[in-house]
Amino acid sequence: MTGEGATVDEAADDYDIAVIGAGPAGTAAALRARELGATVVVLEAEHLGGTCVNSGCVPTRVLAKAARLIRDASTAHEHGVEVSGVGIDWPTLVERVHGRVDEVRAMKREAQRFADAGVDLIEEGRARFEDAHTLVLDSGRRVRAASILVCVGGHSRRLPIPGAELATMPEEVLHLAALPSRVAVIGGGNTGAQLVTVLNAFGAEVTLLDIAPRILMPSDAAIADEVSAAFRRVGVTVCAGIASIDELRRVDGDRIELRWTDAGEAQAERFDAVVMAAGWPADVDDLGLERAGIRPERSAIPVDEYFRSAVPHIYAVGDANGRDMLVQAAQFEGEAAAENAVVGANRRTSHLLLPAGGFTDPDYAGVGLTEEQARARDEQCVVATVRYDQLDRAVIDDRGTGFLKLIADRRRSLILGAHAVGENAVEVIQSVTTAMAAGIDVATLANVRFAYPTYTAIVGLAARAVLAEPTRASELH
Ligand SMILES: Cc1cc2nc3c(=O)[nH]c(=O)nc-3n(C[C@H](O)[C@H](O)[C@H](O)COP(=O)(O)OP(=O)(O)OC[C@H]3O[C@@H](n4cnc5c(N)ncnc54)[C@H](O)[C@@H]3O)c2cc1C
Ligand SMILES: NC(=O)c1ccc[n+]([C@@H]2O[C@H](COP(=O)([O-])OP(=O)(O)OC[C@H]3O[C@@H](n4cnc5c(N)ncnc54)[C@H](O)[C@@H]3O)[C@@H](O)[C@H]2O)c1
Repeated sequence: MTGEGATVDEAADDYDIAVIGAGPAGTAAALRARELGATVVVLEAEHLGGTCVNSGCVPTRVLAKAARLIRDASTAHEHGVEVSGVGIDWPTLVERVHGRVDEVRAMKREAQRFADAGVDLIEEGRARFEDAHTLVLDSGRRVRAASILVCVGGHSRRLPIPGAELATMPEEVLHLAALPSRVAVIGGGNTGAQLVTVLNAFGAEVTLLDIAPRILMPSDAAIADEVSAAFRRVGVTVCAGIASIDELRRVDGDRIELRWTDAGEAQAERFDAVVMAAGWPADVDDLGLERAGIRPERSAIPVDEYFRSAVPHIYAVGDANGRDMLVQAAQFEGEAAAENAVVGANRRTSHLLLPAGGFTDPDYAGVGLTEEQARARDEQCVVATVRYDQLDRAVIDDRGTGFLKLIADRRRSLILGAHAVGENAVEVIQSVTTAMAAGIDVATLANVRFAYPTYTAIVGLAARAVLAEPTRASELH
């Protein structure tokens, strides 16, 4: 089967490597494969740069910046700075988001980098498998390759419930004609949590609903607790552990009634908008995977540790394999899969050292094992937490909410994980990641000099706190 309206041409372009998708995964994979001497083609259906630049990280980060400006402008008088008329000019902000996206796209210059490297780029619609070595584009053009790297990313999930079409998907928030006064956000993952901060800062009354027992489930439990508490302090209603979202109905002309079940009780409330951030399945439904002999599982392509699918010359990288759906994972996986495909390497990537975080207020971030995971491996791992209100810089800036938790093995030789909530938490966690990557022990980290007064200095405080934890008898043997 080919795309709608396609005319099938039996001739095909032949390559060593075909990469489907030019997001972070596909771009990194294609450039690395070419660097290793392969002939490479990239097939992109929409925008170069993928989700991250066009509808994910970059637009979200612009909104997060505006949310911070609102917060800072609203509290400026506490610093003796007079600011009046603080508010959001929504059309101007939307225009700014598009402008920043364009700037980042122009800076990334994927098309030019592909051309300079000698990677062919074909933008003739979606690619679909015809067989395990052949792809057909919407245009009808065929591409054959010895190895195929599937880097198709994912899309936001519309829940299969009545009225779901009334929901605003995260990438559609920018299409709202005006900011909603009352909004429900379904899903407290990274996307939903960030949108809660943004919409709250922009003046909306926000209700956050999640079927998971807590928001930000993959993060350390302390992060979820701290961010939930921060949300509640600014008036957000946080309802985690609900039984189900049941229905959306149009009422009062342009409002939406959202129905859900919580603790056996039916609930219904009216909102101006309902944002659905309830998951991110890979874009695998329309790929013709069955013709290549691949069966998706849980809306993603299952792969082994070398990113090989069940068909060894077909790899799945980035959001397409449903593992760590982050830019920093996609890029490393792309490079590793390219090396494995081109030179038969057996490269893996360490997912333990994958820092990640979100731009809520306050920020949160983590790397490595959560406390729960570390304790499951060794109950006697050493855990210490330093609160932001013990950090000079945070007190100076009046940003005393939050903490850094450091987890080390029982001998304090290895840092197993770090988790933070607070101003600049993502950058703080990045410093710990560098230390973990260098394999330094806690005593060495405690001796690192941190510039004063910085947020990163909390890393030194936490390292010293880990060293100060009482030694258990079992550690002495
Ligand atoms: C709102 C939001 C905010 C985010 N913020 C962050 C963040 O701050 N930090 C972070 O690390 N991650 C963030 N992410 C996640 C990040 O965007 C993804 O993990 C990353 O983009 C995955 O890269 P990828 O290359 O696998 O897929 P994508 O970036 O989705 O790229 C896939 C590409 O494949 C193309 N494609 C799909 N199907 C076909 C086909 N059949 N034929 C041809 N082309 C096709 C698509 O058009 C797309 O260009 C965010 C995600 C969202 C939704
Ligand atoms: N800052 C970042 O790094 C960043 C930002 C956004 C997204 N991302 C990545 O993109 C991917 C997608 O993130 P996401 O937040 O869109 O999806 P997600 O799958 O991570 O989170 C979805 C949330 O929706 C909840 N949910 C699912 N079904 C529900 C239902 N029926 N009713 C109520 N709640 C329901 C889940 O429990 C979960 O908390 C993730 O891997 C994420 O890490 C990263």
